[in-house]
Amino acid sequence: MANNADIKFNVDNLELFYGNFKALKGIDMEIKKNEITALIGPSGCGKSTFLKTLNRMNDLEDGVKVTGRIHLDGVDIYKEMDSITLRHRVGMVFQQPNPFPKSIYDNVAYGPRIHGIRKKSQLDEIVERSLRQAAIWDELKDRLNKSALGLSGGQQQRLCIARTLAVQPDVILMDEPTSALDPISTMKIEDLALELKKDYTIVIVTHNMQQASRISDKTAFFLLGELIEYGETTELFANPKNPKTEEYITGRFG
Ligand SMILES: Nc1ncnc2c1ncn2[C@@H]1O[C@H](COP(=O)(O)OP(=O)(O)OP(=O)(O)O)[C@@H](O)[C@H]1O
Repeated sequence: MANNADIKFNVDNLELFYGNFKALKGIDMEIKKNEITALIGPSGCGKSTFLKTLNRMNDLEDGVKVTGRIHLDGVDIYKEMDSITLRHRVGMVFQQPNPFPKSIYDNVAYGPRIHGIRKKSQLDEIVERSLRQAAIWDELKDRLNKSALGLSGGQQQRLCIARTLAVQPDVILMDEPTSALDPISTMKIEDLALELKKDYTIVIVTHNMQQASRISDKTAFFLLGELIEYGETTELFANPKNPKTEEYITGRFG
């Protein structure tokens, strides 16, 4: 089942507990390669919790228990893969851009250096490639040694995407990556996501339903820890099968 070549993640009866509280309930989901999958739903329904299970970020929290299975390219990420390998393959971009208080260059070179790359020419190449892929090379190429903290919020977010790309992951998880950004920066990140899906698999949490319909191939609607509906984005927005999905996407709650 989990070995289908088009499937990146196969999620099978996933449940997550924070102490006694069950935040995810029996989630089954296949996430396809080279697609953008959007996770939508009202505040507190478990979108971020689900996203974080895909690279085991929740493992870092006390009192978290996960049951069920998640396969990445057919390998069980909770049983058969160490978390360092997993997080190398599954990168994450957060809601608030979080560059390190270092130079632009050192932000992008950070991951590769941790993975043992020391040669200046090789690091230069990675920094340029990653910034180009994040569509920010032209803006930043003349100030690589300046602090990343001097960039605008939108530039910082694209820098954080470049930092994620520098270690050549397969998957990029994005947790509301544009909610702190202005409309123009938001559009740049959306265009970038559409470009990146040619080479990567993207899973994005968004509160913005226009954003989900503009960029995603598939949409998953969560409510109170359950996956209520999951399918082609165009279909889910045009013909929601579950009345709760319809209520949510037409703005009647959430
Ligand atoms: N570390 C934690 N400890 C205990 N409960 C938590 C923790 N993190 C999240 N929760 C709870 O789990 C549920 C799901 O939270 P989660 O952040 O995944 O929702 P969300 O859909 O991403 O919300 P939002 O859209 O507001 O970010 C909520 O009830 C939340 O209060």
